[in-house]
Amino acid sequence: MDLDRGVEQFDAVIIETTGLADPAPVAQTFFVDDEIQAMYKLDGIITVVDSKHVMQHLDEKKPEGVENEAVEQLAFADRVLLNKLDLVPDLAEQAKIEARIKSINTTAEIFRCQYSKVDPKHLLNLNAFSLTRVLEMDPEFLEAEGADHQHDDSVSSIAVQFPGELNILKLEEWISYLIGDPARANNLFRYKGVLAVKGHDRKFVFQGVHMLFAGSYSDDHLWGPDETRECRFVFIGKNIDKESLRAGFEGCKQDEKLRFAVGDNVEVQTKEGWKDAKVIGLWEKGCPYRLELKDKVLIALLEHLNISHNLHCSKGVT
Ligand SMILES: Nc1nc2c(ncn2[C@@H]2O[C@H](COP(=O)(O)OP(=O)(O)OP(=O)(O)O)[C@@H](O)[C@H]2O)c(=O)[nH]1
Repeated sequence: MDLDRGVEQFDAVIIETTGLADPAPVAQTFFVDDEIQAMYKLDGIITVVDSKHVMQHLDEKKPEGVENEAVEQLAFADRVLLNKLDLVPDLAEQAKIEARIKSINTTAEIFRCQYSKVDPKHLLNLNAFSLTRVLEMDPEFLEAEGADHQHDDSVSSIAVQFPGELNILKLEEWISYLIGDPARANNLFRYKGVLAVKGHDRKFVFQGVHMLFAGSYSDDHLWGPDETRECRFVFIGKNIDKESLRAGFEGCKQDEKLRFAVGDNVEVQTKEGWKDAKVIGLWEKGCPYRLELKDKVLIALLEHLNISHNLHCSKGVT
């Protein structure tokens, strides 16, 4: 893709896709194409809605295996321009359209307009794909859960929040399961989360498009001493099993006590087999145990250890 061909200086590139485009491959190009990544960052996806005809398009039944592109374009959006409102003067009808859009995508901000007249500051420099921006996820979208979700759209979103912390190892396992199967990942359009990780001061932020996932501890956002530690995520996708997503996310919570305490003697599975070790620290940098091997080699942090399978009680230790 040679977006800047023949142009010497520019601030940004705005790509207008055709009305029938699936936005996912366009967005994914910015994650996977090295050349594109070196020069560009994806700022945001804006979907312009023709208020007069949108309901009809959203209701269109497609043949088996064919996506409803109007639904997908809304599902991927960071901003929605609810345009041509002069053609839908009835306020109740406008509210119905807006509720329908929210039922597909709880996070995208909606701007009501005519002739797409919206202050460009709401459309540019969104940084919607930056992890820092994900951190600023508007808590209001969580309240949208109570909004009208009655319509039987196969594309919808779910936002979940719980107070407390999660175990990053459990989260990694769960996310790998979710995006590991291409068929399942294909139905996950976009997802974002901000998390309090047990044993870590920094906020953990993640986001993804289908199978492409990025997550890291924020360099400049720490949980404040008086801030309530909490975890939130939003998923937008097709035929998403909301209850299993909720249960999967909540299953990453870390509230139960660890099996072993500092000072306990344990056996740890290493490449060379089971070795005697001693627990010398708990919950450092998100990892449950710091162990000292009996031969004095320190296993720094058990980042990649499955704590339920790779750690045993030593003989004689309860
Ligand atoms: N009444 C009304 N007409 C509008 C509004 N916005 C755009 N239009 C008209 O709708 C028609 C299509 O507008 P475009 O902006 O070209 O829409 P588009 O979907 O990008 O069309 P393509 O050229 O196919 O890409 C034009 O005649 C516009 O003047 C609006 O808010 N109200």
